[in-house]
Amino acid sequence: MKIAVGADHAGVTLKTELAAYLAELGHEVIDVGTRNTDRTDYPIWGARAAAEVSGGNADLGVIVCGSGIGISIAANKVAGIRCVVCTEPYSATMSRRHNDANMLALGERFVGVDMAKAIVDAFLGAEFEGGRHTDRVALFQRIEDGEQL
Ligand SMILES: O=C[C@H](O)[C@H](O)[C@H](O)COP(=O)(O)O
Repeated sequence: MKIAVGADHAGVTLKTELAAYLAELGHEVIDVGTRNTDRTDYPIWGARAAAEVSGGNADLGVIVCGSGIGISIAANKVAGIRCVVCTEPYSATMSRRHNDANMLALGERFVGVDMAKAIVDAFLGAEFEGGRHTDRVALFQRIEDGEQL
């Protein structure tokens, strides 16, 4: 798979670890930055990684900031993005199975490298179940299109 990764200064160390891990697993990694720990603004990197997914250059995205929260909010502002913050693997699994999440956000200040890898494994290893969940996920698009549900 092609996986976009991005992070701010507070997530760049974990992002670098995960980029290497994803490459080891055989994925093509599209790293949108940042590349150092100089203080920067997480919406930039969330939006850039999300654009790769939204535009079809990447299949999925993994983004990191201090908490995972801010960068996920930014990613979710981009059309077609369903980004989830996870601190343990089961949420990551369910976000794929029921919500067809296409981006995972992690907090470097919240999870260690081994837990982050386990969360990534769960995210990549699960598939959207479709069925009754399909119409619900379609409602996300209608909200994006401005419809009042
Ligand atoms: O949700 C926001 C992220 O956790 C940021 O990584 C965090 O706010 C950055 O904080 P600071 O500028 O204090 O390093």
